[in-house]
Amino acid sequence: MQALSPSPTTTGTPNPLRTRQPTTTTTRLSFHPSQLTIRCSAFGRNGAVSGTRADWQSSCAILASKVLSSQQTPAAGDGGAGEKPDEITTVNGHKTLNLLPIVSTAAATAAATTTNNLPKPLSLSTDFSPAPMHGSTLRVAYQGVPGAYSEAAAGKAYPGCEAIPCDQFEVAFQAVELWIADRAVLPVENSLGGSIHRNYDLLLRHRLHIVGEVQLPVHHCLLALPGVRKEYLTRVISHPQALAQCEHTLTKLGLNVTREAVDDTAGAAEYVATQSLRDTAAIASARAADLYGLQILADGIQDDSGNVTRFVMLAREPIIPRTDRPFKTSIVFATHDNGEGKGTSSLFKVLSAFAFRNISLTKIESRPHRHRPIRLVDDANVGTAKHFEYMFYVDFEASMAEPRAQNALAEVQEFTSFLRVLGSYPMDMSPWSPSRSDDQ
Ligand SMILES: O=C(O)C(=O)C[C@]1(C(=O)O)C=C[C@@H](O)C=C1
Repeated sequence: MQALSPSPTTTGTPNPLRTRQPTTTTTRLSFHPSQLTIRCSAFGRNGAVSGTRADWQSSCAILASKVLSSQQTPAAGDGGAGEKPDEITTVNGHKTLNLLPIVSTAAATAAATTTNNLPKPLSLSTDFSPAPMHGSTLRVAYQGVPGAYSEAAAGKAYPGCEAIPCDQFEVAFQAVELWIADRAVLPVENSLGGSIHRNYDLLLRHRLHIVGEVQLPVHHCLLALPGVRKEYLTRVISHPQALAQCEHTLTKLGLNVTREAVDDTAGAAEYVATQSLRDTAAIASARAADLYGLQILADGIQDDSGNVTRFVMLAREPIIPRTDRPFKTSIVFATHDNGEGKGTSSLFKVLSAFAFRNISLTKIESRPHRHRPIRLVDDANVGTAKHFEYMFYVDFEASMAEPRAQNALAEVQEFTSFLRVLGSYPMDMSPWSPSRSDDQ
């Protein structure tokens, strides 16, 4: 599978959106319970843990007292005591995208006009110069262009928000860090395609907090220019996840096509429309068909009707964890590489800390340890073992306001050289509905 060059998402109309930097900033809640980064070396020599359980428990005690005393108002969609949208004092000054259904354009010729009116994605080269004050609408960064599933996820997480397209995941992180956006909504896993590894790596590299999750049924369509028939097609382009989610159905449709990966699904649709490609179809949402003037050649082409993508909502500040509704907590850690608790036995011990307290794990993911991907162990008799080193990401079903979660993490800390709480946030408990085309 080859990436298109130049990237279709950069071939739209010129004059990219210029965003501006904040003139002032608002002081936020200064307590950061969900960004507790613990390095054992901070507590003792050579990384040895000294009194770490006590230190952790006192941190947890502070956390618990903050939970009790907090009177914060939840921000829309965070379900917790987050910041209020109207406290934000920066703006990017571009047109509001209100996520209401868009009137269908009939022909591909209309696509260019339609495309011109849509917000352009932020990019790494965007000019982040100062911005004027904005109103109270929450600004939510997502990766892709209008019509992307991530845009729909932003609308589900924060109804009525201003969705801000970004051309890369990294830009969405930066948009929040630089106060251009108030939140980012990013995909982390799909029920068919698996994890979106890039975002796991970025979660570690950046200092944002997970403040919520949203699960979006993903209903894919095969889109082409009006008048194009399936037999004319020689290639199908889309986001790699979308291609993976439709792999078997594409084969079953009997299409003799190459598959090519692009940055996002709606960007693929936009590319087909703006380049007037009659031999290429895009896999994208029905909304993307409307936005870019394409026809739907096949509807619901995901390999499973229960195709769901899980997105996380990110903010500069954590929300205060609560116990009055189901919460999930996401952590990332590296296990000890020396001493007694090494390798798989230490991973087992970490996971046992949850099992003993009846805390369910909902997800575990491992990624290469960026700074130390390989550990060499020399044995004069048999040679050199080359162990891969990992960062483990775990989601568990408990709130950091619960003593059992605090105690579990106190124990986890004893078997880890690095531990960070990425966020403690309300679980998405919305009713289950398999993907339908009118969802997107
Ligand atoms: O390309 C899009 O429309 C996206 O929002 C990205 C993305 C992903 O990264 O997984 C999101 C949901 C779908 O699973 C397919 C693609």
